[in-house]
Amino acid sequence: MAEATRLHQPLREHVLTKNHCRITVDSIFFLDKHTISQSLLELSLRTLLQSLPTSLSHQSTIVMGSILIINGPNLNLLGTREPAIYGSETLKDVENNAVALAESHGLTLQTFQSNHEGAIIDRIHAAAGFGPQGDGKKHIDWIIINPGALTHTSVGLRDALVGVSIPFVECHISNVHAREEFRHKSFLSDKAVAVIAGLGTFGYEAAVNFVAKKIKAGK
Ligand SMILES: O=C1C[C@@](O)(C(=O)O)C[C@@H](O)[C@@H]1O
Repeated sequence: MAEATRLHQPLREHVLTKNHCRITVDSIFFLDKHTISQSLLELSLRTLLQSLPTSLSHQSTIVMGSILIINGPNLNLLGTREPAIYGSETLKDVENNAVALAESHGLTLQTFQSNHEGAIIDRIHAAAGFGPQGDGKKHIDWIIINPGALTHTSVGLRDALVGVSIPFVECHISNVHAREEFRHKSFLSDKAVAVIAGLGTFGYEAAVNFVAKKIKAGK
């Protein structure tokens, strides 16, 4: 007699990266009494889902979108740079958390950090398919950007973001408004969909959740 077993955690929003579909599984049927552990079972099921053929994609919820997180100058030093202001998490920690969070929403997330204004502008162009690294196709639906010091200086960065018409969230770890006056001015904020400041590195998570909500709402 078949027996349904509930999984510890539903395999919600499982992403099949090849065909961008999602599958929800919260129980499974056994023909015999099972001896396999729940965690092994879940692992096997996830592996199986990953190998499903593209032809199954239409049976699942179609998604989704891709996010690019850009970090500007000196943010590669996170973890060691002024920890009283920026905390102890490294950029890798922040990026890994963001990737995992995005995946849990069924989204893909790429990361980019550079200390060079031009490289950041090139990356923004490439996200929309333009420029030397571009292939004419838009790859990114939303950008989350912590421009670091370029926030307060860069017309070029502003023009790039406006130029590609990719909606973006401006994200600062520190509360720039409670710091030196020159940090109060941003060349990006009036063009951003949202601005986050002072939440620490949690700000990146908040931004990913916000963007996920927007993408799911089709905005
Ligand atoms: O590099 C940075 C980091 C920052 O963007 C932040 O995340 O709080 C704030 C900027 O003023 C500063 O130049």
